[in-house]
Amino acid sequence: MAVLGRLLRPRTTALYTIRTFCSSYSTSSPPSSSEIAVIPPLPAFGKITDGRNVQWVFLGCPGVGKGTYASRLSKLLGVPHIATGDLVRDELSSKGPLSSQLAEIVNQGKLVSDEIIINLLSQRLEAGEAKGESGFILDGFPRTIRQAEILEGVTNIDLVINLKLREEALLAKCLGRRTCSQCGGNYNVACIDIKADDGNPAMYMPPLLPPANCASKLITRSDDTEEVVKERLRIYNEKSRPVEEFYRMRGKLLEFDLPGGIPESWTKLLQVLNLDDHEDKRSAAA
Ligand SMILES: Nc1ncnc2c1ncn2[C@@H]1O[C@H](COP(=O)(O)OP(=O)(O)O)[C@@H](O)[C@H]1O
Repeated sequence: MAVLGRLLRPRTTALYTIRTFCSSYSTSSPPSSSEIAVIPPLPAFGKITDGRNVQWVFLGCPGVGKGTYASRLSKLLGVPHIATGDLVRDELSSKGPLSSQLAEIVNQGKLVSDEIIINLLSQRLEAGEAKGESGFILDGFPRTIRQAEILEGVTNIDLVINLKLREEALLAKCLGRRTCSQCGGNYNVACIDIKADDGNPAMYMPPLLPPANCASKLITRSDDTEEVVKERLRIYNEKSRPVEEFYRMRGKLLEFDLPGGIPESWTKLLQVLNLDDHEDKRSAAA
């Protein structure tokens, strides 16, 4: 983490920083297919063997639920959940010098430049480092091959969890997202009920409704409109899908098909990560 914060820190300008990274790291060739590792059974969590906390990444299409599961795991493992989408929205609401430029990009469903996003992430990591944070779960970064190469060049990512959900559920889930403007709680009013056909199993994801005191304060993200979500899905396929292959080639990708709603999916995710016992201990200690 210290290394990541320091190396990602802008020196004179963000462009200079990016140029330094790219010339240093992007020339390294990916491992050949014979070097592809199978993810070993994961060790007892909290700490990785060298004493540092986990450094994990969540990949997946808009609406798949990266924020939900990354946030739960971060609480379980005691590491910060860092979502670059949140960093962008914080910058937007700060009305700083970048905000009008960012608003235009985000509201069209496009990606912010690698330079800007790395700057925002560096600042967040440094602030966390100063508070003694160690490890992280990244959500929404990296989203391009260039971002992945830069990250790979400055730190060791232990595991990349690729969340997957059937295409027809993604749009509905994005359109159903709501946030309480007062407490910041995240909810989803969409009810996904896909009947079994074409060989796929049926899938049911109930809505995650807000408690009564949040119900009248719900807001929708300005980029969660049908047109913009479709564009974000298109851009994911074009720019971010190759990042899955980048990590698959390095033996770090764990594919996880969401089986249904949150309780069912969370239980299965913990089993796959070998963390089910960890949660039992947590709840017993609480
Ligand atoms: N790593 C990134 N690179 C470029 N742009 C990003 C990145 N992370 C977030 N953004 C910008 O912030 C917006 C919102 O991100 P996020 O909340 O992660 O959305 P999503 O629901 O599509 O996963 C994105 O559409 C994009 O404009």
